[in-house]
Amino acid sequence: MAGVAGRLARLWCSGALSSPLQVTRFPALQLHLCGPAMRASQKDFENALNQVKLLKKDPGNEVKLKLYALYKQETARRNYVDLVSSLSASSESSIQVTPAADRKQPGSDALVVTSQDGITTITLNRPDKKNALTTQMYHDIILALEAASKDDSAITVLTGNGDYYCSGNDLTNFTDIPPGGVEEKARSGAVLLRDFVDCFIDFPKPLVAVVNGPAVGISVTILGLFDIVYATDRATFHTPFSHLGQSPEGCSSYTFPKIMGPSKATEMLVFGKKLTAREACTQGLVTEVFPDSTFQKEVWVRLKAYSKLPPNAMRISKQVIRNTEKEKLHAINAEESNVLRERWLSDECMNAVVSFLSKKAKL
Ligand SMILES: CCCCC/C=C/CC(=O)SCCNC(=O)CCNC(=O)[C@H](O)C(C)(C)COP(=O)(O)OP(=O)(O)OC[C@H]1O[C@@H](n2cnc3c(N)ncnc32)[C@H](O)[C@@H]1OP(=O)(O)O
Repeated sequence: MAGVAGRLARLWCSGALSSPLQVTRFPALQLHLCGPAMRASQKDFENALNQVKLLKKDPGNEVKLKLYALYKQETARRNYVDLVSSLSASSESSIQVTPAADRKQPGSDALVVTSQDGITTITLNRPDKKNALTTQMYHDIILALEAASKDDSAITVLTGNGDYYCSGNDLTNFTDIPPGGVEEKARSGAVLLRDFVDCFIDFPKPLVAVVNGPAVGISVTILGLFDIVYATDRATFHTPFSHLGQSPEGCSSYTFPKIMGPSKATEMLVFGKKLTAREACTQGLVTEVFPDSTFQKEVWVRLKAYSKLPPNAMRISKQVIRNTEKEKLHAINAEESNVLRERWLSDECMNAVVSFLSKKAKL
């Protein structure tokens, strides 16, 4: 048996995975085991491992995504147990370990919103994951933009913490498959994508991207909906949609050809050409590029000066510039989201995601 399932099987045999599994639509692995009382014995588990090794038929991408999700859960559980063990070892320790169930939902620290000097700043804060966007983060960004549209600030900024601006959609989002299966996952993903992009289309105040490092995927495409894009000279702009079996979103199918011409837009959106910050500036996607050594200082001095301008005048001027396109942008967003929903169900996309995840898990 080849592929991810085979590599998982080898991993189980090596003892790196030791959890009972609940794998639906994979009859050879049907161990319905939810709580400790229902856990499979070690023997049952070893039998399942042997069955996996004997499978001749590839279980398919949906099952592989589930296997990856279970593998991640198990890894997280093991890390938790290891951490608790190391804490228990030093019984003098004053560290309090909060049970996982009582902690904030994952993703809640992944977005930091601050307001100062007339500027509301929304910072993507998952530097160890290159600020990849989790499902929770899409929801949180929508809420943050709604709040920023009504607060006292004159300008709103989106930026990233760490060496990356954002690595786009978190590809592990694909492993969180609801009971309705991958079709339901694709449907709800398309609704969330549409809502997310709509917020950028409708945002009423000057919206500035402070691109502190490389940008990938959706974090690049929505730049066409920002009013200003400042970038460090270390930034790159990459939309590898074809490589991922996906298609453009964030209204980029319309804004990119408009900004840079259809041929340059095709190089980026169809062939996945990665642009340097200077190239992106020449093509009109980026407003201005700054040396990395002075990027933060120069940009924030500039933005603080702009934020002192009369806020109502800025808001109204933005609306005059942008409002004529709004209806069109909403229609384009709806269409792109529908097309992407279909793409997410394609073998091309599933294979690309499974390939990324198996490399990541070193399977
Ligand atoms: C509501 C749904 C809307 C969906 C909208 C659709 C959007 C489409 C897109 O956004 S497509 C773009 C998707 N993104 C990518 O394909 C990027 C994938 N990541 C990479 O290629 C690389 O990680 C990198 C080039 C961004 C950085 O490479 P580098 O070698 O410098 O660093 P690592 O690979 O070691 O990354 C560090 C850890 O971060 C994890 N990670 C990075 N990006 C993502 C991501 N997009 N999804 C999931 N995880 C990501 C990476 O796996 C490392 O994790 P680890 O430490 O646990 O191994």
